Amino acid sequence: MKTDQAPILVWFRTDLRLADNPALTAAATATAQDGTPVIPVYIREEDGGDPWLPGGASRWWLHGSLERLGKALETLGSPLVLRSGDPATVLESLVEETGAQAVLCNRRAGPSAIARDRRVGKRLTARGVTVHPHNAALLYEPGTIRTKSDTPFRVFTPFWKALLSMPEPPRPTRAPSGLTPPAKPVSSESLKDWGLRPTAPDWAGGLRARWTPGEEAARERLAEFLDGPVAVYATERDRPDHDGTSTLSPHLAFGEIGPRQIWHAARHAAAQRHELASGAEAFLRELGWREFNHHMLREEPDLPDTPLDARFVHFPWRKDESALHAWQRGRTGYPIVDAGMRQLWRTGWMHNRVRMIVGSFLIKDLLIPWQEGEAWFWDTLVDADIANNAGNWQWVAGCGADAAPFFRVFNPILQGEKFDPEGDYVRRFVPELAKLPSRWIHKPWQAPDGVLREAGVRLDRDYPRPIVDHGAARDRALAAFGHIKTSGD
Ligand SMILES: Cc1cc2nc3c(=O)[nH]c(=O)nc-3n(C[C@H](O)[C@H](O)[C@H](O)COP(=O)(O)OP(=O)(O)OC[C@H]3O[C@@H](n4cnc5c(N)ncnc54)[C@H](O)[C@@H]3O)c2cc1C
Repeated sequence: MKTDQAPILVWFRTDLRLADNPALTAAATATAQDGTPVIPVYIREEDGGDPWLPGGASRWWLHGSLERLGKALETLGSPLVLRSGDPATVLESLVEETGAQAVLCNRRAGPSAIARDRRVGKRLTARGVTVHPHNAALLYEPGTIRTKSDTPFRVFTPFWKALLSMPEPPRPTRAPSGLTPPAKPVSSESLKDWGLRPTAPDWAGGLRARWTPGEEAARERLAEFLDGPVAVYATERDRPDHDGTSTLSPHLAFGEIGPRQIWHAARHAAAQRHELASGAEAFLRELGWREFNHHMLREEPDLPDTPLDARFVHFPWRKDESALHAWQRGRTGYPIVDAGMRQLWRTGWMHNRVRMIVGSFLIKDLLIPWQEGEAWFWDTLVDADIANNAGNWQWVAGCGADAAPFFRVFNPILQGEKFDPEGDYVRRFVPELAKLPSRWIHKPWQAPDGVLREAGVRLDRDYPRPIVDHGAARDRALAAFGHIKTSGD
């Protein structure tokens, strides 16, 4: 095998897997054909003014994901090279050091990532190096699903119908069986030195207890979910007390599994066992929302910062640090909101129904800008995803594409009673209310004194009273909305 050939750099980003990784597959094909060496690289981007660098929980996940990817690549024969800095500069110096002829990568979502890719492309092409980005993160490339009048979809259902009428997404490719390493080893930084995991204080105990990052864990979780739980997904997905969803979102956010793998595996499972079919379709429809948000972000690069509905630019938001803090810490006095925010803080994840409830509470009951919620989620979610986070926050606020109308204000008591009827979810994350009977668990301040005493709940001392009265807050939100409606029209 010749190893004096110019190597290919495979630049990993949010595609931390070996299977169904088009950039890696292309490089592995070259290895298999003529022994071209392959150098896998991950670049830690330090700053560069990008407001959407990974938050705390994502950094924790990234460490585990890179650790596992590193081991897997080592087994294939070509170790992962870790470097820090501006990607264009780092890749230029790697080209210089190794004589690489090409850089292969998979596209990343987000306006700063796209701008960065353009810069990298320009600088490397000027040196005669080929740069080839692929699609690993989506079922279809953004821009390929459009309305009949060739405009982007703004409403989900027709987008989903159009997606379903496309040719099936390509079948996922297998992980390569081996890679040729470069003739001379390439120096790498040490993952341990990157400080991605917290030490003092070490706040990640709950994350460690809950999650196993990496491609293998993602594959196992998908298999487990499709082996049974998916059957009741359509009816259970809104129940935070039942853990009825796939919890694949962090694996998807880091690209440890790709949507095409999920798509084909779910369709295959449904074809084998008909009782899974309706659950599998409902599950894929949610993956369709992910696709919708990502396609929209490509068309609307300001989505993470600016409301799509321009009237909301002048919305009379409130600045209230103490209410924001109570929301972040799960001390609002509304048990379903507090359970969700504490689930997020403890495990880096929150059930989708509860994300909608806490989002509505922040935006409508507290009148705090959705961007504050988006930023907090960005820092604390292990599945933080720029398109899904921005798209969903705008959706909850009523200013995004196909959004819930602003005047639909979730009542946190009724939502709790409907989706956590026995209060089991609240009991899990708000232990100071654990002994309250279900009848009062979503409204402890209305419980008779004797009930509270028996349950050992001292309001104000163990658990706060509501920081706002929902009825009054709802009226205030509608008045604020009425104001922009009239002033913006
Ligand atoms: C305010 C708010 C912020 C959110 N921020 C994020 C985020 O940063 N990252 C993120 O991945 N999701 C986000 N979501 C969407 C959703 O809550 C999560 O994707 C879902 O809870 C993940 O759990 P799961 O993997 O068990 O989902 P499942 O129900 O098993 O769904 C499978 C997959 O479909 C996708 N999906 C499911 N629901 C949605 C949705 N509403 N929008 C887009 N894609 C969806 C996800 O990739 C998910 O992993 C947010 C939702 C809200 C209301």
